[in-house]
Amino acid sequence: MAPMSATTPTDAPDFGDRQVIDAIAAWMPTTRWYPLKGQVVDVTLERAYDLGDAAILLLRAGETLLQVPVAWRDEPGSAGIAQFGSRWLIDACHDADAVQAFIDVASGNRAVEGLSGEATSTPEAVGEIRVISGEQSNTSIIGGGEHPWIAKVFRVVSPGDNPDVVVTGALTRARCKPVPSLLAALTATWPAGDAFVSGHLLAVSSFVSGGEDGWELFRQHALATLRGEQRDVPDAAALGAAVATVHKDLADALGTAVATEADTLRFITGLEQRLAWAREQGAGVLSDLDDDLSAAAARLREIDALGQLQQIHGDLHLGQVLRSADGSWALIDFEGEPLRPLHERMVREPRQRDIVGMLRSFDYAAGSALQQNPGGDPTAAGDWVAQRRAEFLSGYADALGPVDEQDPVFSALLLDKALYEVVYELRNRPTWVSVPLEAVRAMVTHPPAPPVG
Ligand SMILES: Nc1ncnc2c1ncn2[C@@H]1O[C@H](COP(=O)(O)OP(=O)(O)O)[C@@H](O)[C@H]1O
Ligand SMILES: O=P(O)(O)O[C@H]1O[C@H](CO)[C@@H](O[C@H]2O[C@H](CO)[C@@H](O)[C@H](O)[C@H]2O)[C@H](O)[C@H]1O
Repeated sequence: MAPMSATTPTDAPDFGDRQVIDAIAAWMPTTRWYPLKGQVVDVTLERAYDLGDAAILLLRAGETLLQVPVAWRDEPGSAGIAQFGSRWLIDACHDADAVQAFIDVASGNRAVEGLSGEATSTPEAVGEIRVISGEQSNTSIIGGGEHPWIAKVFRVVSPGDNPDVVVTGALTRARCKPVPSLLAALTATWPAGDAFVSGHLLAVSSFVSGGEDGWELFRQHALATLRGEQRDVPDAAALGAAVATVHKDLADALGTAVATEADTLRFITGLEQRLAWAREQGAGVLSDLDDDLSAAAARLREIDALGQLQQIHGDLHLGQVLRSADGSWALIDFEGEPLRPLHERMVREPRQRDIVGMLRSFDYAAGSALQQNPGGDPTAAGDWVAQRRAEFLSGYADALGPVDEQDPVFSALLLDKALYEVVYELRNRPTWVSVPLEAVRAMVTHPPAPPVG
């Protein structure tokens, strides 16, 4: 453990003190981002990065390394974790002074042992901050003045490159229009056995002011349709074109490769493992589909060629797109699926993985609208999904070429995504599980016809 600075207030315990760690361990499961809800794990301090009256703590919770920025303050504000004597231990993501300190280090304007920053341009001074506290796996803080930025605090930290930094950085250098620029990033180094490892803690990007959440736009439209109300339909074709542009820029910036036989085999094995993982993790809701899932697993072996591979977004859904004030679509959050190990998220993949992510999301928007409006007509919901799907695919095709929905790779990825979602929902929002579960049921009980010839 790193020694704490002499500026730690004398009437507060050290950041690394066991009672501080215990208080944080008790608080974490109450947060949305905590990934180990319901699990009993030991929480220990791996490393503390000292910024005076604030610190970034890396806590080992079971197998997972979590980032928890904290600070000592006289008042808890809305971010109190625990009181120790006259001092409050707070969640530093909600404290402008602490956030400024983190930004200073990320911008290379302040040196802290074990931390390093890289900036393409210095983010504006923090000013008043706003913390996004919705359905997020990380914590995002909005700051800055005329040129606002958003700083994403990665809650799960792993050694290696976080694609949200590396991929967004490459797209920024390539001047990719549909992706907000990366301004700065923060990296930490910590001991692991006899060596030291590094991983990203924070990414600061330009903020899309007035951006409207794609998920809400489409979900509200689905809801209006079910209620027979008129509402402007968001432009799914333009969204398809934006995704195609990003795919093209990713290919240009980070390269492509035609899949070898070994790549194809690795891909199939990966899908088989994920299917087995989902069946195990989701046994409670998937067991009545046992035979159908076994048949689906067998069909994976029908995949004979993957085609071209490249870096993709990796977790594309409507919650990852914003409609800017000028009507154009912006893609955010290149971190990949939070339940997937970091080293798997930087491997080249078929572009179809992103496409099916978006198609699944249209299904979710209609599923969520039906949940909110249980009297709604499921056929109308199905038609709504089919229309958005067709528009999206035609916009994508116009920009980058057609998508073959009969391709076994496409069907396999669609099922893979829905199974991932079943596990995601069981862990995070159990009342939503029926949305992906019904999609899995439809896919495996009405599988695509085998390829001819
Ligand atoms: N560049 C941006 N401009 C405007 N809003 C953004 C930007 N990046 C993220 N957001 C907002 O922050 C939310 C969370 O960001 P995201 O990167 O998706 O985090 P997470 O990985 O935790 O889901 C998004 O849903 C969006 O509302
Ligand atoms: O945005 P994250 O990187 O945290 O992604 C995770 O959470 C998403 C939910 O917020 C989850 O997406 C699923 O729910 C969406 C509706 O809320 C829906 O539009 C997506 O299609 C569906 O997959 C995502 O899978 C998960 O990785």
